[in-house]
Amino acid sequence: MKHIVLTGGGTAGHVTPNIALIPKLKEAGYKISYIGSYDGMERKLIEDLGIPYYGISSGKLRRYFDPKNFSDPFRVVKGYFEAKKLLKKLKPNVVFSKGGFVSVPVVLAAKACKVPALIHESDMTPGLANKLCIPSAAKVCCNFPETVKCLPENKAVLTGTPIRQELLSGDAREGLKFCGFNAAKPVILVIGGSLGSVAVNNAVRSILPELLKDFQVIHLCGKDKLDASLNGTEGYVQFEYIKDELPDLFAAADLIISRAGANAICEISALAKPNILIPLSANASRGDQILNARSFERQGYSKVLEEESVNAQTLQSAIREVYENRQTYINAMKKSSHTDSIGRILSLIQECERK
Ligand SMILES: CC(=O)N[C@H]1[C@@H](OP(=O)(O)OP(=O)(O)OC[C@H]2O[C@@H](n3ccc(=O)[nH]c3=O)[C@H](O)[C@@H]2O)O[C@H](CO)[C@@H](O)[C@@H]1O
Repeated sequence: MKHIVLTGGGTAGHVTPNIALIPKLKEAGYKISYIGSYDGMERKLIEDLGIPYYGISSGKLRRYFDPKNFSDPFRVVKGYFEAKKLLKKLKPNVVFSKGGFVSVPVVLAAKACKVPALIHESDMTPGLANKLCIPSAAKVCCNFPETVKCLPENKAVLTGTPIRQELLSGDAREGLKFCGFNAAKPVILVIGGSLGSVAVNNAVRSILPELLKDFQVIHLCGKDKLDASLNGTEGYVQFEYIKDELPDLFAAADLIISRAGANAICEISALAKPNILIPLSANASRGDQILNARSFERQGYSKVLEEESVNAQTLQSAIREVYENRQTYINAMKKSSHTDSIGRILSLIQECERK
């Protein structure tokens, strides 16, 4: 039986594409194992699926000063030796990495153990973790056509991003029922990225009384970001993170307000949901979400509000504009061509794996 090791973690965006691949990998007869960090959010997401999970030591590699910069390199080195030991034991034919810092020692260890590794970059420009992995990777899959030119020619493959297929078959009525909503008012779904976003949460909550006159609001606000004072507000529900019901909530949504993480925006456009993107500011990141969002805006899929310009007034007028012109946005998204990302990646895996 062929054996694949999946890796990736830190935020859900480095895990959900792996989850999207799992049904097809099983169908193709693969035994699947996962290497992630000891205590990252990937652990529960993967263990809940019954996939054997192996934790390794992991640290963040930063380009800015932080006291942890002194201890984290040691954790990464420890993780490398742990990953090497695991790969020798598991003897996989291939490794597939969705990125995030925990994936760096795994991909480097795969190279040392002569196991071909494929890596996937969802953002327009490669992040630091993937940059470190590129020299050790057999192939680099990417999501945006613009990314190909940043990658070695013999390694770059435009595959798109694998999307969990169950997201495409949600039931709007079930979504409304789950939230205790009715069909009288349209629904806004707010997604602040897999960890939530204080900026998005505050902006939405600041205009809530106004919003609730015309809409019902489902708010995925992130871990530890619930606002107890809003419990019981008619037409408003908040959740830290939603797993099983996400397809139904997506189906129930008439408009989505979201961070511009690569996975969330690919899911939103595949579902052709009118949306407002509030990308993570360049002050808090390398600015990848801004590039993701602007690319979607250029294609007519999204309205973009930069974090610095979000306030009650700009958000309200963006909601009004997108809702009024929703059909134009829907048409643009429906026209876009969708690659069969899961099938494309599966055939690349089969091409590269150790026979
Ligand atoms: C802060 C940060 O580092 N963000 C990065 C992170 O985003 P992050 O992981 O936050 O966001 P993404 O949008 O890429 O992915 C989030 C995933 O979580 C899922 N989801 C979210 C909320 C919820 O309640 N339930 C749920 O299942 C979404 O459907 C999606 O599949 O990785 C992305 C992909 O490399 C990057 O583009 C982002 O810049």
